[in-house]
Amino acid sequence: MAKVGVLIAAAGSGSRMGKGINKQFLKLAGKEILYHTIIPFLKWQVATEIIVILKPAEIEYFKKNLLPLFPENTSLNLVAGGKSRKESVNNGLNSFSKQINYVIIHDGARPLVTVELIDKVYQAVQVYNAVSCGVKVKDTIKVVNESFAESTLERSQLRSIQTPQAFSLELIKNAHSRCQAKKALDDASLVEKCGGKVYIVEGDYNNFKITTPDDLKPAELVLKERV
Ligand SMILES: Nc1ccn([C@@H]2O[C@H](COP(=O)(O)OP(=O)(O)OP(=O)(O)O)[C@@H](O)[C@H]2O)c(=O)n1
Ligand SMILES: C[C@](O)(CO)[C@H](O)COP(=O)(O)O
Repeated sequence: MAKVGVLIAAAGSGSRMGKGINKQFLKLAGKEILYHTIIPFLKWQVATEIIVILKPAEIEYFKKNLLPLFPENTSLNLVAGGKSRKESVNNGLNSFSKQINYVIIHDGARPLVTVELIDKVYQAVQVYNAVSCGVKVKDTIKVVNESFAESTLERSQLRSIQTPQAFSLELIKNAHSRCQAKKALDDASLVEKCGGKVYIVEGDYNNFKITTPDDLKPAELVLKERV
């Protein structure tokens, strides 16, 4: 039976949120964003290791304020992140035990992920080895240059990419070590750069990333609807 690990990247700084603290420690419906993000992975009950990547200075804060909120038998491995998302994820990948076959990587800033979406990505990775979820783009997307439209992209080919993304652990570790691009936005793009194929499953429009203050109210609404 395959063994799966979960890696939650939460060592960012939330500069676009502009609240002066790591956005994942802001509260939604009374609890920290990062708490909401972790809960569906615990409910899923398939992962044998869960790693949470944190800024070194926030590990104590997490232990004191978030850890007590989880069920008593919860086991989370807290690992220090790096300057970029890629560095943070790489630190986590190197912390899994040798038994892990597949890893699911998720942004700490996407608290609206569901058990169903996690499982969909996991089922697909066992077939395709590299999987991302993404949603169809609803707007018309143009390339703009100095405020003038340059071209219009073919919408049917576009997907707005989300996490969770899932990979065979060996494949993603290899992609991380071969591809040194510091600006890699997601892990799937590292696999693409190495010539690998990433299968895209249908994501969930509600699984948006908390990035700017505008995202807080809609996220709270979704959470409250789910209770
Ligand atoms: N050095 C970093 C940078 C980002 N992340 C994580 O990667 C996810 C996606 O990144 P993003 O939304 O860009 O988060 P921030 O980097 O925190 O935001 P910003 O770019 O606005 O500063 C977040 O969950 C963030 O915590 C991380 O673990 N380590
Ligand atoms: C990985 C990601 O969530 C895919 O949408 C995203 O690329 C990471 O965040 P950023 O806002 O692009 O830095």
